[in-house]
Amino acid sequence: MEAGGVGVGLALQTRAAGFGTGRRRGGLQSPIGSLRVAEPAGAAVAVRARGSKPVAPLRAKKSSGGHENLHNSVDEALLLKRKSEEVLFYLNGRCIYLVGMMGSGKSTVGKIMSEVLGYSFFDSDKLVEQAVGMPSVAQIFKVHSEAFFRDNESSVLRDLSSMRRLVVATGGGAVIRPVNWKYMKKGLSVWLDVPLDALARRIAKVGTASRPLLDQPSGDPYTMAFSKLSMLAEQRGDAYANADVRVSLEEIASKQGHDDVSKLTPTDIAIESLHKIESFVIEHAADNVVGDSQSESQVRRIQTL
Ligand SMILES: Nc1ncnc2c1ncn2[C@@H]1O[C@H](COP(=O)(O)OP(=O)(O)O)[C@@H](O)[C@H]1O
Ligand SMILES: O=C(O)C1=C[C@@H](OP(=O)(O)O)[C@@H](O)[C@H](O)C1
Ligand SMILES: [Mg+2]
Repeated sequence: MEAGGVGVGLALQTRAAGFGTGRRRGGLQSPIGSLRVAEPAGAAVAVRARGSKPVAPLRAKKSSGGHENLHNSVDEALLLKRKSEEVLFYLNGRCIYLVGMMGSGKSTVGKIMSEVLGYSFFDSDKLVEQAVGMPSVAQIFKVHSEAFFRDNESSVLRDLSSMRRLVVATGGGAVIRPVNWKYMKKGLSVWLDVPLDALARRIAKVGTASRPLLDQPSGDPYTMAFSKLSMLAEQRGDAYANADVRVSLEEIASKQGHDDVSKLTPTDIAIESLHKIESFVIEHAADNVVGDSQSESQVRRIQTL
């Protein structure tokens, strides 16, 4: 347990239960209480677990007509599927951790990646809520404190770090504790790097009620979100850059000829993430042989930053 943590108590029956290795219909039963995890979709991107929320729909790049949109969506789905098959080979069961600022799309993109890879999906915020027995992160901050939330977040990440074949959407602040990197370095970490103005637009659209660090009683939602996010980004400095892979939405947009990252779909971002993961794993293939000692040396490097 982390110092001051309450002990999340995720039952680590993973290996004994064969968790994360089988493909049962109707979704895998998580070892964590009654949490249902997304069913691996295998061939179809649009397929989703029973009872789960749909992932963001596949949208066409440049909408010009019904048939073209459909073709673009199919192309995107096929590209995503093909890329995921290639990446699976190299991943060899390693987990993927998505990091990034609030609103960067970790939960949205993470679900798509997990479905197409046939991995299970976990959102660390949801696991903390479940462990603490409260319905929202906002309430945990209010009734307890941010420190209490952070202790539980670390406990959740520690427990997940012994599992395989997971995509984990972390909370935006998980990167600030070096110990969390020790856990995340057991798998591959992906930083979704999204410009602050795009983050603020997304947050202003959905509201700040679920994100206590951005919640403001008054003021223009976009301006307030932008100013808070800028402050947090400054405080967090280079913490996100510890990730193995950086997925820059500005770079994807520029490659696709868009002048604005808001044109990028979650699927575009999932495809680019898989592409970057593949390049990283191929480039570090020799390191993987050393496995844990490699992770430890990376963590030591982070701790000395
Ligand atoms: N590529 C995207 N384009 C537009 N909106 C997006 C995109 N990705 C995510 N969103 C929206 O932004 C909001 C934040 O996304 P979410 O996945 O919850 O981010 P995070 O988990 O990083 O905080 C959600 O309302 C989501 O629907
Ligand atoms: O950046 C942060 O410190 C936080 C991000 C949130 O998760 P998302 O990044 O999924 O919004 C959640 O963990 C909490 O509100 C704190
Ligand atoms: Mg999230």
